Amino acid sequence: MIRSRSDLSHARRVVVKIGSSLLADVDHGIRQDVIDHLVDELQGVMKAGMDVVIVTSGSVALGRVQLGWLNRTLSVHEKQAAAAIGQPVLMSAYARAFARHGRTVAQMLLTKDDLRNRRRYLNASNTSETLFSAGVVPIVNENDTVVVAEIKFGDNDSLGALVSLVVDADLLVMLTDVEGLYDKNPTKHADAKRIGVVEHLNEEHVEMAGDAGSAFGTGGMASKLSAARVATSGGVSAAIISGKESGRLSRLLAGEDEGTLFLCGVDRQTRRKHWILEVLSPKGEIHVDVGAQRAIVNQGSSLLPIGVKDVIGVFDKGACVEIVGPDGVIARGLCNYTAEEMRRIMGHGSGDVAEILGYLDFSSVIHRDNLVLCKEE
Ligand SMILES: Nc1ncnc2c1ncn2[C@@H]1O[C@H](COP(=O)(O)OP(=O)(O)O)[C@@H](O)[C@H]1O
Ligand SMILES: N[C@@H](CCC(=O)OP(=O)(O)O)C(=O)O
Repeated sequence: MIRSRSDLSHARRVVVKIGSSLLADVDHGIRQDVIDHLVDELQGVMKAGMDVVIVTSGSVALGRVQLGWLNRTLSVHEKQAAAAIGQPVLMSAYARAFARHGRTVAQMLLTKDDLRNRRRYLNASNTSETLFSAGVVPIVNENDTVVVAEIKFGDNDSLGALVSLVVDADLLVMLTDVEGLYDKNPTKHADAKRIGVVEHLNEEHVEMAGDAGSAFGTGGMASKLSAARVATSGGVSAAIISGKESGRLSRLLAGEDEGTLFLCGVDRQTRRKHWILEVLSPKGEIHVDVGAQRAIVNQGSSLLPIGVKDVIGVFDKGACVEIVGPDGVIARGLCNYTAEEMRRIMGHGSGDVAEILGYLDFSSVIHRDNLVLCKEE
């Protein structure tokens, strides 16, 4: 958990959100130079062992430049059309930049609705894990052609915050055209002062934040603060730094006084366990044998299908269930399979699951990170 700037060097997974104001130029469109420099820096970060996800804006801005739709307000459908035109331009710029380092990129277009749906959330999470293991960089943007509100309000900051929870990141970094949060809008007030570290994000900070100051920015500082709130309350620290010059991300990750860092009060695991135990209501029961009970209670293991004896109730993938051992309820957890799938795979070895179901989503039934012992807290 990140408690101060010096902890940033221990981050193992970081989501980097890049705003339109950095990526698009009214005269020339995509700023390949900016992307190249950023990618060079990210390559160094990945070489040091960190996983990186990019959340990129810019599709609408690039589409506007391409079509010459610059000096007028666009309708929502025109923005969606612009996004459809700009998105492949963005992706090819990232692909080109990473190819110089021999790295492959992957496009993930998401909507916030996708991430509110537990099954889709898990799918997005598994896809990104698979990409990390293959050394590929996931590049996320909002699926603008199917959403309305987000494209209107320019909400990739909050998409970045949700993505940081989906991929279980330690840190969300929002790169923009200012050096962090200032006590007032720095593009309008020359005497504005940067805030270095925010321990508790509160109304006072929100009052400091104004609108976007650039031609292409949409959310302004206010949307970054609300994203920082989502991330930090989910156990992920957040930072706002300038993406105008390269080297700043590396400085931030080295613990130097760069941008604004928002600390989170509690680590993700504790928050998650509290949520599973106290907030979710169980939708069913999974009865396990004595060996599975011992593995879960004494050895800190995940629950595997081989130890499951019975399944009670009807529940969907990702539902909260009670784990019942020979002596009664021992734990709660989020089940990776539906009740119906569970009945088919219970008692079988993990190696048989793919053959029984025709696919293998997870080798465990409940992963240890999603499992809380009833007497743990
Ligand atoms: N208190 C503040 N501190 C820093 N920037 C602020 C503040 N209030 C408003 N802003 C404006 O927010 C802008 C960044 O938001 P935005 O243009 O939407 O960026 P992006 O495209 O990177 O998401 C800055 O350029 C600045 O004009
Ligand atoms: N999905 C939109 C994001 C718009 C947006 O949030 O912009 P920004 O305020 O620059 O991060 C796009 O790619 O244009």
